[in-house]
Amino acid sequence: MSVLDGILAGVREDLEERKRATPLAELRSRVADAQPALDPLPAFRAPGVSIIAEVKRKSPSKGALADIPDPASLAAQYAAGGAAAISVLTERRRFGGSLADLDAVRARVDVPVLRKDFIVDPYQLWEARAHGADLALLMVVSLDDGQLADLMGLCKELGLTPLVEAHTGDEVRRAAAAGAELLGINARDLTTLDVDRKVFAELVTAIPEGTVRVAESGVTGRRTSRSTAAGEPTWSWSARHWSARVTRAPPCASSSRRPGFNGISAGGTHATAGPGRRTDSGSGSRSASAVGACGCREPFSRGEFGRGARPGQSPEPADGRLSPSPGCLVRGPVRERLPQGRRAHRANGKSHVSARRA
Ligand SMILES: O=C(O)c1ccccc1NCC(=O)[C@H](O)[C@H](O)COP(=O)(O)O
Repeated sequence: MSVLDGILAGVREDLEERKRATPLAELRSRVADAQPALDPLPAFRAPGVSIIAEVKRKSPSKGALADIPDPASLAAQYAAGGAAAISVLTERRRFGGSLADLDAVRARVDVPVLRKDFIVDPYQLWEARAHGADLALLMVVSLDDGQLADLMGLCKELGLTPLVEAHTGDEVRRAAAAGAELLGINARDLTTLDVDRKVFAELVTAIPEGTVRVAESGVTGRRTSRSTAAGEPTWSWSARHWSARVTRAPPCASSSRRPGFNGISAGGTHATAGPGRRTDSGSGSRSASAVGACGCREPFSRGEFGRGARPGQSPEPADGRLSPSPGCLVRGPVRERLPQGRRAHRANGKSHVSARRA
């Protein structure tokens, strides 16, 4: 039995239990009363790179990542840091997640929220919507074409945006044939858990024009985000859009396990849609002091870095002075550690670093 088979077996068992506890009719009535789902695509399609930041306690590949006693607060930090969407792992056995995490995050942030789980049954999409998700992950590897079409149809009916995940050329073709508008390439082989970041570069050209592309797994910060994107030979940043789901940050120097950034870097302007929901533009000029996503008590400025960064327009000087400090790599799509005496600011839509005024 592969790792994925094992995960799916547990997911199906848990699902049967939840179905017994909460009949579909109840979910349907909750969905009827729910706020309409947010559309994440406008923000993902904005120029530059967008970040999907992830709430993930543990994983089969890496074991324990972070306790995350307050997922809503972590999600709020991600959002303040410029994440275009928040991914919440809801799988219980291997990832330590729950629908309660989804509820908590939904209640706190106004950016779109992704239910990250192993979705094999329409019931899970009803659950996702009933608990406030705007997106749901559909993994091609665990669905046949009929199931994929049915689940995508239900997503449409519910207003959910499916993030359709592929790992091979054949899966990319199946995802595209199913009409995926948001297509993820997972660099992790789910049968072995090995991550090969070249997979994104190899497969991204098979994704049809106009599709929003998501690089998943093994993206640990701005540097890997850029190099992942740079591996794609025909990349056009102005016309195409890339998102990179990142996992946790490496442990911070001052602590062992920390919640990290699962990211996709932020494109210029964030726009969310939906009646009664806030539209958030995060101009980059507003500053918010907060605990970084890695848990370091380092203030960061909203959107100073990572927003609108694209090849050829990098806020990072060529000499790499802004490269993250080794022990504390990722603080979200936000300012990374600056050298002493330097400050970051934005002007004319670009990030700059200059000497700090005395
Ligand atoms: O993260 C895992 O170990 C994993 C194992 C089996 C199925 C899925 C898994 N991860 C979930 C994902 O969707 C991501 O790609 C992930 O959260 C990012 O992972 P990484 O950057 O490698 O930590």
